Amino acid sequence: MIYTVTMNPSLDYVMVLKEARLGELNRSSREMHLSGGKGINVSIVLNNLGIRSTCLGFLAGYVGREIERELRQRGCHTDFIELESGCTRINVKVKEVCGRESELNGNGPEIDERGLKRLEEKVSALQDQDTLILSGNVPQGVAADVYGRLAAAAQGKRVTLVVDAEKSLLFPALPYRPFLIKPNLSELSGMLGKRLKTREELAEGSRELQEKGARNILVSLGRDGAFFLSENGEELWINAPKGTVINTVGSGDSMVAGFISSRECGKSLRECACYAVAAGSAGAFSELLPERGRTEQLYREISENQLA
Ligand SMILES: Nc1ncnc2c1ncn2[C@@H]1O[C@H](COP(=O)(O)OP(=O)(O)OP(=O)(O)O)[C@@H](O)[C@H]1O
Ligand SMILES: O=P(O)(O)OC[C@@]1(O)O[C@H](CO)[C@@H](O)[C@@H]1O
Repeated sequence: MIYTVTMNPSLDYVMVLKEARLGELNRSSREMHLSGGKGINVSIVLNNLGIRSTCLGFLAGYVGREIERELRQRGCHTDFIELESGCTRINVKVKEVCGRESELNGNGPEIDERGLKRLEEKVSALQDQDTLILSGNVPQGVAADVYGRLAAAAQGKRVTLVVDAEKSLLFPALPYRPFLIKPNLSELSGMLGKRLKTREELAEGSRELQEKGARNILVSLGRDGAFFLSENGEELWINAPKGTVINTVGSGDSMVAGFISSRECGKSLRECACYAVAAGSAGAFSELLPERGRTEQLYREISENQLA
């Protein structure tokens, strides 16, 4: 089974505006409520791609209940821990007609040590061949070594570990040799403490992260696609397909889901990386998270160029 962990889920409130102006009354022309948070997005996309997973993490209050209801309605399996106080955050995503996207992400409810222990127990119960995906931010007050703790809880079994998080959360998990990490360019630069300007610098930076413990590294590059460095030392630059961009929120999560779904189907690392880019772009080209049909279509396009 694949388990996604979302420490800090969110209800994404998407507001479509002609133009957003700070300090003024802004009225939207359309709104959407979507269950979100990075791990949850990964589970939703896996579900869209026909792969089962279980959502772990924390939910609280009426927002938490709505997220759980919506996920179950979609057919996603959930095993969240319900917090006794506080409320799961509502993240506001503002989309303007010019294509600019702005995000206002909340801090989220407090998680106490008892809650963290309960999550550790769930992770300790994972079995050989399971996959554990740790994605996204944590609320303030949760120590940055939390992903290290969860990775440690899964140790001793043959669990495939995936971490998609910024430096302070990722680094404590690196000694547990994650199978896959997926930084974007700015996260990768932050991890290495330097700006990466050329392709060679980016590849060199990825190799540095491999020395620190990451096995496979997929660096997402937005409209420029991705760079993939495999555990066998293979390097691959994958161009993103061309298309009309509608919504890039969650495209990084779609990549993680694409990679892992392809691996579940027994594909090579190279094919997984290309499928990841296809899922990321399929997400960017649609209003909602990507569906299987569009992902497969873009994968055929990408693989004609990359895997010939
Ligand atoms: N303009 C675009 N055109 C085509 N594909 C895109 C575009 N923007 C994003 N993508 C696809 O989505 C993938 C992930 O994008 P990006 O690098 O922005 O991830 P991210 O920063 O982790 O995203 P997020 O945090 O919003 O989930 C890219 O590798 C690419 O496949
Ligand atoms: O605050 P975090 O955890 O870094 O990011 C949360 C978030 O922006 O990430 C997802 C898109 O990747 C959204 O569904 C959600 O609102």
